[in-house]
Amino acid sequence: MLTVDKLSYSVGNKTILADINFDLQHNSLTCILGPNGAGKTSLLKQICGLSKNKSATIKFGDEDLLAMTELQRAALIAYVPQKTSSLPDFSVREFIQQASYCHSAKTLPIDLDAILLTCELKTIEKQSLSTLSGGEMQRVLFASSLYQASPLILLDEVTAGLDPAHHDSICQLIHKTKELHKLTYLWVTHDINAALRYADRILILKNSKLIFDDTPDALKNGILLSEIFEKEFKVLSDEQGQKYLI
Ligand SMILES: Nc1ncnc2c1ncn2[C@@H]1O[C@H](COP(=O)(O)OP(=O)(O)OP(=O)(O)O)[C@@H](O)[C@H]1O
Repeated sequence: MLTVDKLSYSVGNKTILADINFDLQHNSLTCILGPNGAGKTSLLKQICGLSKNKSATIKFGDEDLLAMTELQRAALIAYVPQKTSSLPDFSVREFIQQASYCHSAKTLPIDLDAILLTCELKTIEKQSLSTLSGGEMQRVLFASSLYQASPLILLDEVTAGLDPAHHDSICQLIHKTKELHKLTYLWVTHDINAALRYADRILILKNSKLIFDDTPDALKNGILLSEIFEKEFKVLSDEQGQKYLI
């Protein structure tokens, strides 16, 4: 579905991404892990065209993503950023509603009330964005990405700062919506256990390079992760045999 070919990106003489190559299968959940400053956010921004790069080839199917207009790209890719700059002071409902701008009203496949309910935002739908807590804002941004109804969703640390219950509910929502709406997710996270549990595939960036591209199973003994993150991981199992790294 998405092909990233020979993607390199530098600012001045600083290399931020070096010769990145991978593709994403339709209806898959791929997590991107890696130390701080590895280039994860920069990679998502490159894919959704937020920072320009004439040398890379990024294709959606057979189409060149970087040659598309923003509106055309938005119909294909939704992006939930790690940081939001100041947003206009809409209510939660008004803000999410605007995510559908890239579709004509007739083709809108998802009901807004259903999304508000699923993302536990119904009770605060009239509240203005400026009054939301950090975790509520995260859920609003995630809900917007669902309402945008684009087949590929890029998530940048969408569960960071959520309490344990909302963290689990967003992880499960990602998993559930992937199945239900046949979505494809590319999810940058520092939550290694969520990646091991939910991802079909894991990419690891370190020092601007893609150094790992495989299934979560290859990481579950913690050995490779210990090397990559320069920290010792211990492996625990719960009663169902689900493995966790601490
Ligand atoms: N426009 C820019 N100018 C200069 N340096 C930049 C620019 N954009 C990103 N960088 C640098 O590129 C590196 C990668 O940044 P990026 O935000 O992609 O990292 P990351 O892997 O997402 O990190 P984190 O896990 O901390 O969020 C960092 O060292 C950052 O300072």
